[in-house]
Amino acid sequence: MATFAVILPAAGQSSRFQHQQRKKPFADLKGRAVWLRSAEHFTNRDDVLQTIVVVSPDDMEWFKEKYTANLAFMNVDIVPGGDSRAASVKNGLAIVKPEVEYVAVHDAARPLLTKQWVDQVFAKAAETGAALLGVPVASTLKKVADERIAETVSRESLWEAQTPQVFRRDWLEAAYAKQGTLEPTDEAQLVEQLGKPISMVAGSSLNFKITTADDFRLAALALDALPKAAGLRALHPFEDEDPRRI
Ligand SMILES: Nc1ccn([C@@H]2O[C@H](COP(=O)(O)OP(=O)(O)OP(=O)(O)O)[C@@H](O)[C@H]2O)c(=O)n1
Ligand SMILES: C[C@](O)(CO)[C@H](O)COP(=O)(O)O
Repeated sequence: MATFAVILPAAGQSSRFQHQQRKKPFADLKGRAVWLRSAEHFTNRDDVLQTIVVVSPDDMEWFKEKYTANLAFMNVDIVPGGDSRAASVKNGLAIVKPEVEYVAVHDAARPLLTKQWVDQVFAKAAETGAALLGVPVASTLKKVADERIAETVSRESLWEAQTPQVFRRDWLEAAYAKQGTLEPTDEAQLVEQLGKPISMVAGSSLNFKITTADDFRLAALALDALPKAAGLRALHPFEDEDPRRI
């Protein structure tokens, strides 16, 4: 069985999230914090040997105090974040256990996953070395300058990258060694610099990232959609219902 560590970056400033008094990974999403809901998809998996949450140093003391029981019960490690996403993930990578073969990075701000989607992207990464979830771009894309359309960008072959993004550990470590001045917005961009094959696994628009207050409201509604699918799985455990087919 391939073994995985999961890094959950939760150390951003949530500057685009103007809705809650809390940063978005810590906002209460229908009874549980967003980061907890994201972590829960991994902490009970037999193939996940380690789960690491990355928290801003400014939030660290408060976070540890508030979530001591959760961190212990779920066996989640915690490291301080950095000034960029890449720095935060690198801090998590630095404590990955020696026996772990693959590293998955999943935005703490993406709580809406299903077991099937995680299974699929984990399996693809174990097969090819690297894989991530994504969805084809469905809308027309415009480049805008000074509030005016400058051009229409063809959406042909364009996909919106999501997470989990899953890599052979040695590939991700080699990618960071070659980071240079690149400030990537996702981990795949780093590994692309190695020229390694990275597979795109068709996911669902339900696995969206909570960035704004509207996303948070949508996530509360979408939660009700996902459990029904999960419920169907519970009723028919061998017919792994895929919400994309509802
Ligand atoms: N220095 C950083 C920046 C981002 N992230 C994490 O990366 C994920 C995706 O980043 P994003 O959605 O941009 O979160 P924020 O950076 O907090 O959002 P904003 O850009 O609105 O401040 C989030 O879980 C965020 O906490 C991180 O761990 N460390
Ligand atoms: C990793 C990611 O979710 C892929 O779309 C996205 O790049 C994260 O961006 P953020 O600015 O760190 O939210």
